[in-house]
Amino acid sequence: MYKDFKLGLCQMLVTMSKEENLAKAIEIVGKAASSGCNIIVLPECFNSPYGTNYFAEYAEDISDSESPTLKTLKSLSIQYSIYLIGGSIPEKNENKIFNTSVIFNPNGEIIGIHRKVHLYDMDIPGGIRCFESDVISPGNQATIVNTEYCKIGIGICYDINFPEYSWTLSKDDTVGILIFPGCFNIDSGSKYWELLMKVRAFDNSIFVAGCSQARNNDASYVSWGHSIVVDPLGQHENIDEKEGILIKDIRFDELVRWRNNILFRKHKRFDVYRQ
Ligand SMILES: NC(=O)CCC(=O)C(=O)O
Repeated sequence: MYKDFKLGLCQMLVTMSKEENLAKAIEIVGKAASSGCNIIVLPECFNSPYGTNYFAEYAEDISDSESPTLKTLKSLSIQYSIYLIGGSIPEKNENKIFNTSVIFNPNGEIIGIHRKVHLYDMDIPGGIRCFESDVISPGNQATIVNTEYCKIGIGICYDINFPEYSWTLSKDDTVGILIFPGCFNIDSGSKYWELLMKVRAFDNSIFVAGCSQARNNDASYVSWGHSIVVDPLGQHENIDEKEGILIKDIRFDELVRWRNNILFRKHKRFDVYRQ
């Protein structure tokens, strides 16, 4: 049901230049692949600065065979024979914009498209103010992709805040890991990025990975960084805020042992819980 693999989380620095961002993605994915990673992840909004005033300008139509970002992702997945979780990009679709992750298999075929379900609308006095829903439309589906290693549940950033979403992905026993391309800001990130990743892993007895943008202090929205992988027991490894790659061997024997002994998943009482 599961096959071990090497995961690479590419915490790349995103700038105002789409060309530079695509060149950086090529460089960093190449490095992760050279280190033997089988599944490689980019961060949320890896081709565009994160912010509602940028999404329309940087958006691409993912059904357009000339889309520069999709062409780049496709050729990387073929060149290195990897599964590539293409972070997310602003996606233009008719008159709407979505925050969308496109996932490729080693043959360069698209195996999943996830549109961020929960939009980040936040107004904290003296803190962050961001209303994704001013520009972005929400996706309406939980996304699971099939790989030769395991099934993977996909969410984008703020999707991690909702336990029901992670459970929806995890309740299929063949899903071995949840992967969240992200871009928490320094305020929310310092408070609960690690906590959310750990609790989702522990609650669902599953691996969880969060791949962040590197911190860019020149950006209007400053990313927390600290890309992270958590095992089903809640033990984690992460990197700091700078550009870099978190490489982690995902070994499923521990997940299987934990699920056989600790039966949270089987003890749920949906007859008691209320919607
Ligand atoms: N890009 C996002 O979805 C930000 C999520 C975030 O910072 C949070 O607090 O959640």
